[in-house]
Amino acid sequence: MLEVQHLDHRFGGHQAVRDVSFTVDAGQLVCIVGPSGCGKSTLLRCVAGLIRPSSGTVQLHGDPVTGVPEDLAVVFQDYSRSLFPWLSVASNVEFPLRSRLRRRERRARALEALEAVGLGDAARKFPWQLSGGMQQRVSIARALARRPALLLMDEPFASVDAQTRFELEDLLRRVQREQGSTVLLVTHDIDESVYLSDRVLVLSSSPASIVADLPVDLPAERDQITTRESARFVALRGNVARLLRSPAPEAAADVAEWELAERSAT
Ligand SMILES: Nc1ncnc2c1ncn2[C@@H]1O[C@H](COP(=O)(O)OP(=O)(O)OP(=O)(O)O)[C@@H](O)[C@H]1O
Repeated sequence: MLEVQHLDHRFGGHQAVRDVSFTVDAGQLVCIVGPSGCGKSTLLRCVAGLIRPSSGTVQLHGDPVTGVPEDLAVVFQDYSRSLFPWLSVASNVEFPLRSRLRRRERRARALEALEAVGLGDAARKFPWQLSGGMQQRVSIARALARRPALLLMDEPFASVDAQTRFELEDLLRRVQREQGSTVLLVTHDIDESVYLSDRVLVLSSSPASIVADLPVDLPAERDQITTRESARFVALRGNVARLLRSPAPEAAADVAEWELAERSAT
């Protein structure tokens, strides 16, 4: 569904992204994890068509991305600046659909998306009447209501407390599986990247380049306590942490060796 090839981005003389290539298949949830300031958001913005890469290509369904594609939605970290305070929750969710659907259909789509994120009762409220976690759920509902082919998320749970973060992670996994959505999510949280995803793309420090592309072979049914306690989760988390600490090209080879050693030990 998504193919990124040899993507480079420079801000003036500063190189933010260097020669990044990867693909995402339909129905996958892929996390991009990298050190603070390495260029994660820049990479995501290039994929979203929000900024034009200095070189390289981004293709969605085989078509080059040159502006924000119609069937792509983005959820940002800062929910407080993403929602219109003067519009009701339902109207916020409907807003991106206003040029595409009639009023009745828009409202039905918005209510369905709000139900999916557990906010069916909050449709008539205003964003400022909701908690931070609820506001971020509204942002997710707004993205889902568009039924995007690809959902991009930039640190979507970084501004909420730990308990709410766990709830939102489970909500995302449930909705993603129910709707068969394709998701590319940026995070700096190693545990979150492993817990959420089918694959983790590990980035180097600035300029961002791909250090490893790790499959996450955890069972599809995940639980915040038992999954995080499992030996496989702990091993995967350790591998990602090692890659982030020593982002030399040989680190990926090291991980292949660690994986082999772990498997032969079990
Ligand atoms: N519009 C811009 N103009 C100039 N430099 C920029 C711009 N946006 C980002 N940068 C620089 O590019 C580099 C990568 O920034 P980016 O925001 O992509 O990193 P990040 O990994 O998402 O950071 P964080 O983990 O802090 O969210 C940084 O050095 C940043 O200062």
